[in-house]
Amino acid sequence: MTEQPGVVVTGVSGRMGQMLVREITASDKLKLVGALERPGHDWVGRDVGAAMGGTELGVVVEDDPLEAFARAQAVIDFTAPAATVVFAELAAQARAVHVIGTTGLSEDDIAAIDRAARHAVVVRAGNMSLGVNLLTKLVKQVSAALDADWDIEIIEGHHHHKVDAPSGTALMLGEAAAEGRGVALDDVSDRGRDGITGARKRGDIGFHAIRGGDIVGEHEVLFATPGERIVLKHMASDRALFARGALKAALWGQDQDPGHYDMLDVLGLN
Ligand SMILES: NC(=O)c1ccc[n+]([C@@H]2O[C@H](COP(=O)([O-])OP(=O)(O)OC[C@H]3O[C@@H](n4cnc5c(N)ncnc54)[C@H](O)[C@@H]3O)[C@@H](O)[C@H]2O)c1
Ligand SMILES: O=C(O)C1=N[C@H](C(=O)O)CCC1
Repeated sequence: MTEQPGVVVTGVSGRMGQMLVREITASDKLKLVGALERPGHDWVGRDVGAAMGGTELGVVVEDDPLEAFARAQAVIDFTAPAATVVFAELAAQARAVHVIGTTGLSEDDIAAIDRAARHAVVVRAGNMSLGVNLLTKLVKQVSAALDADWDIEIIEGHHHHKVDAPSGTALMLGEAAAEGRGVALDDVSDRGRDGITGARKRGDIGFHAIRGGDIVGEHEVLFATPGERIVLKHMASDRALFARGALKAALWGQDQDPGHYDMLDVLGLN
């Protein structure tokens, strides 16, 4: 592994982008070698530390991913689907590990990322925390132990700026529940009921999204049958835990063969 792999953070002015810069500059295992924002953003051309309201870090925010990725061993990317698909191809060309936290990706987006992962390491997860990834294992186990007499509902809550629903985490938990039950999530997913919906269909997995204030991320998986309920819940109160997971993935990826990995691989939970 290169000593202190160099990282480019994309979407650097965003909630996660700034958190990543703080975690990387506090780390003795990785170093910040680039900070990227979209063309036209008023941070472009400024030192990223100063733009964040702190001391200068000697890294100027830029808007050309090709140039930035050429000096990176890892790209940590929490932006938006359209940007992430472009970054996947460019990171693969630069043979940089691409850590993707972006959610709301379509099937086509994921297929494009799969193509990039033939040439380089990609680690992608809708949630980078240890707690949520462990929860997916528990959900799969509980779901496998119960039959469809138990209704499964996934309730998630996030801050009022979030643009996608269900959250990436809710979809990970839904996939885990469906896998445990031996069904395809697409066949049983029931999202956001409204109006005269009819009675609940046996075997469906329901999704519900709350958006409000500054909720960092809360996820609840409810297993309900007449007479009893099981609730498995995760509450995040600090975005730093997502950033720390991403840093761990960037380091882990340095020693892997090309491929599309997730946080269960990174955490050794697969
Ligand atoms: N996987 C996880 O653990 C996890 C945790 C938190 C957030 N997220 C996801 O990360 C993404 C970002 O979340 P956020 O709260 O930081 O959002 P945000 O809106 O605060 O930040 C996104 C940033 O990306 C930038 N951006 C968009 N297009 C770009 C481009 N083409 N080039 C460079 N920069 C570009 C925006 O300007 C913005 O600064 C969302 O999809 C969110 O769901 C994932
Ligand atoms: O703030 C967000 O946006 C988050 N997105 C991820 C998701 O969609 O699950 C993880 C939690 C925070």
